[in-house]
Parts: sequence; C-alpha cells; structure tokens
Amino acid sequence: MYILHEKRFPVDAKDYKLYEEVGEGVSATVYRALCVPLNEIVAIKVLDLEKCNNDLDGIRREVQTMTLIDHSNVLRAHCSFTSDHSLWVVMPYMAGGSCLHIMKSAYPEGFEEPVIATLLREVLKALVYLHSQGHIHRDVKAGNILIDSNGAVKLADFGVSACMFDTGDRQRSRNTFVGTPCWMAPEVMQQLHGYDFKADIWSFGITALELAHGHAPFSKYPPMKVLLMTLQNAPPGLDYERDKRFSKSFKELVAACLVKDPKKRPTSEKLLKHHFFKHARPYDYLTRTILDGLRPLGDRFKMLKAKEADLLVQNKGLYGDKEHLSQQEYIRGISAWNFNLEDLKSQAALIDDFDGCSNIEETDSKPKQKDKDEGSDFASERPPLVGAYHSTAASSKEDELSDLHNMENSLASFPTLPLQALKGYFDVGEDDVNAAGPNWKDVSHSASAQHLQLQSSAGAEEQERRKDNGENLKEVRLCPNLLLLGKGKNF
Ligand SMILES: Nc1ncnc2c1ncn2[C@@H]1O[C@H](COP(=O)(O)OP(=O)(O)OP(=O)(O)O)[C@@H](O)[C@H]1O
Repeated sequence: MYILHEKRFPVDAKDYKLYEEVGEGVSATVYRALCVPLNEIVAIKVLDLEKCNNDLDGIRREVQTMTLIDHSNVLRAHCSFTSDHSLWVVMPYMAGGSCLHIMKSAYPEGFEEPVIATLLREVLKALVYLHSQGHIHRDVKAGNILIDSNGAVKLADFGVSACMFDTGDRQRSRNTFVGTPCWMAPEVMQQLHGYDFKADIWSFGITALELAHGHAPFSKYPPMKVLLMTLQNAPPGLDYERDKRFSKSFKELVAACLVKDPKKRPTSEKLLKHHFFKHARPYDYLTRTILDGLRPLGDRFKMLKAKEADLLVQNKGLYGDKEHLSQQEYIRGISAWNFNLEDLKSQAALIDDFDGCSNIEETDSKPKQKDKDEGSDFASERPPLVGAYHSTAASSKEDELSDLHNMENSLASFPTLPLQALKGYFDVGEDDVNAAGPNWKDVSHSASAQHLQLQSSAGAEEQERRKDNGENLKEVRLCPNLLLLGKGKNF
C-alpha cells in the first residue's frame, strides 16, 4: 500500500522568492513566485490587509473556501499566512492567466466557438461541484477563469463566494449584495427575495457573451446604467443576425441562462448536458489555439498596464481627471464601484463622449430575447425611458442630463431596492442622498434599508468588538482551514 504525502507548502514569506507581477485585483497584487524548499513555481496573491480592513469577512471566506474545495476545475490555495501587514495566499501558478487577459492581449473580439465551448464546459464542471457543495461562487466572469500552461481551466476568486451552509442550516438563498455589476443577476440587484445558486447561472450566461464578444454586455456603461438596464431591459443575448458566426445551440445556451426569472434557469448540472457542449474539445486544445504564441504572462500584464496608462494620459487630456477615473473603472471590468451620486451623474453625462458608441448588441437582440425567454411578467418593469439609453450615442448633453433626471424619477416607481443595496454596500454619504431629491431620501428609510444598514452596522460592531478585544489587523491568523481573527502570532 502506498501512502501519498501531500506536498507541504511552507507558511513563511522567507521561503518564497517573489518574481514579476502577473495580476492586480482591487485590493491584491498577484506575483509569480518560487517556493524555494519545494523548488516549485507558484502564484502568490498578496492582499494588503490595511487597505481592505472593511472586508475581512470576504477575505476570510475566500481563503476558507479556497483551502477547502477539491476539484480539478476550481483553483485551490496551497496555503496562506500573514506577513507584516499583508495576507499571502499561495496558489498553483496558472501560466496562461485569465481569459480576460488573453482576450485583451490577443483576442479583443472574443474567441471562436470551439474555444468558448471548451472553456465554458470546464467552468460549468466547477459550478456543478461548487453548487453540490453548497457554494454560490457569485463572481463568475472571464477575469476569474484561469488557464495553466497545459490548457487546464480553473475557476478562481472566492472573494465574494457564499456558502449556503454558513449558518449551519442549509440556507438556500442569500440576502447580501455582492458581485460585479455587469455579471450580476437581476435578483441579486433587486434584493427582493434573496437569491441562490441560479445567480451563478446568470453570470455564466453573461460570461458566455463576454467570451464571444471580448467584453460583457453593458460593460461600457456606468454602474447605474448597468443596474437599470439589467433590471429593466430584456436580457442580453446573441443576436441571430449579427452573431452569425455562432451556432444555434450556442445562442440557445445563452438564452437559457439569461432568463430573468431564476426559477426558469437550468441548474448547472442540467446545463452541462446541453448539446452546445458537443462542440467542446479536450482542454489541450486550448494550448494549441489560444495559448499558442502568447508571450509570458508577466510580459502581457506589463504591456496591458502600459496600454491602460497610455489611455489614462490620453483621457486626462480629453476629459480631465475625474471622468477618466470612472472610465478606467469600466476598462478594468468594474470590479469596484465608487458609488457617489455626483460621480454617477458625471459618468452618465459623459459616458457617450468617451465611449463613442452605444452598446448596439443589447438593443438588437432584445425583442427576440424577450419573446423567447420571458413571460409577460417583466414587461411591466420596463418604463419608457429605457429607449433613451439606447439612443444616447447620438443624443446631446441636455438629453443625457434629462435621461439622468428620468433615471432618478423612475426609481420612485421602479425597484427602490437596488438603490438601497447600493447605499448599504457602497456607503453613499447622506449629502449624496439629499442632493438627489426626495426619492432618494425616502428610500433610505424603507424596510430594505434597515436590512442593509444591519449589514453595515454588523461590520461596525465587529470592528468595535475587535477594538474591545485589543485585536488588530496585524493579528489576523490562519488556522489550517480557517482564517481567524484573534490575538497571538502563532500559526
Ligand atoms: N493563480 C494565478 N496564476 C496566474 N495568474 C493569476 C492567478 N491568480 C490570479 N491571477 C491573475 O491576477 C489577476 C488578479 O487576480 P485577483 O484574484 O486579485 O483579482 P480579480 O478577480 O481580477 O479582482 P478582484 O479583486 O477585483 O475580484 C487575475 O485576473 C489573473 O489575471
């Protein structure tokens, strides 16, 4: 009988040699690195704990999930530990990088269908596993689909994942507002009845479109527009005319995922049996296609960063600092929102200036998608102002400001809950609420607001508790499978 000894990765920064930067998230930098005692190349995500002290729960969840999961399509952390003011998460090095990076560097118009089918099948296998384990990933997107040098595909980033067993009871729906707006399911935005693993199916459908076009639908729009368009418009989809290069089965797969009523979306298990996946190839196909000829990840990352910096300078000249910063957020995939009403106003008013094009695909595909995918229940959700968004490329500034006014007004009759969700989650200041007029103020006292305020006050209580206990961020420590907040420095 053989006893397999799992490799033990050291939990001391001194045992790792950091090489070049290969990625950047909102609060973390990812490096290629060498684990010296094991002589193995790894990726290390370094999170500055002082920068993200409001989201320790999220970090704890991510690390916890990453060390517990065990599936070939889910990125598993080797280990994690704290070093000075940062948390180091040691992971397998995925030399191909994320699908988003690959598209940005070599496939700006998206991938071919067999590549998409191969990628999506692997992601779906990860989702089947995660859902069966009671996890909702909550951030499925091309930026979180990583590929290694052999073409193996892994779903990464559990920064916002949720465990349906969190409370000990099997809890099927969640009530918190997390994720990335373009990929976020309508029910997650709406906050009406909570949501469940079907939210991942929506994000999976959006990711399919992202891989097909090189960008997610609505990705050029500011957060509030994304929010309203997702809630009010018919779901985006592949257009039967314009997306001629894609098969009927791909169009059907996307349409099946992007149904607003989560109950009508298939489970990940069912989706895996969809005939679209007959187009999928063995994953080494990815090495021969999209990875072939790509420069090392570090070089690509450097080039993309330089490109973004160039764009930054160009835009600075054209629009000034503030607007440009907003645009930068969109380019980065809207990972973090700076939710401030004044910012949103300027973003909404300027978006078409720097965008230069409206997102035609959503307009084109809408009627068909609607007829096909939805019952009449969503028709009433669509106030007339939506049309104005689609014509904004040609509209004047005055029109845009009037759109914005309409947008604010529409929120009185339309779900106030998304706003509440944003208020709770992104700390809209009281001044911002006042500036927006009575509608904005009123909603801050609704029942849902209390729910969200509870969430933020829970954060405050936690901070208070930590202060009382004399705990601080440098004392975050990680037990084998659990990140704990506590005193002492023994690991
Ligand atoms: N194990 C890995 N191997 C290679 N590259 C990686 C690895 N993990 C992450 N990356 C790269 O680093 C980037 C940033 O990763 P990270 O998980 O911090 O954030 P993200 O999902 O992009 O951002 P956010 O913090 O906004 O969710 C990824 O998009 C990917 O390109």
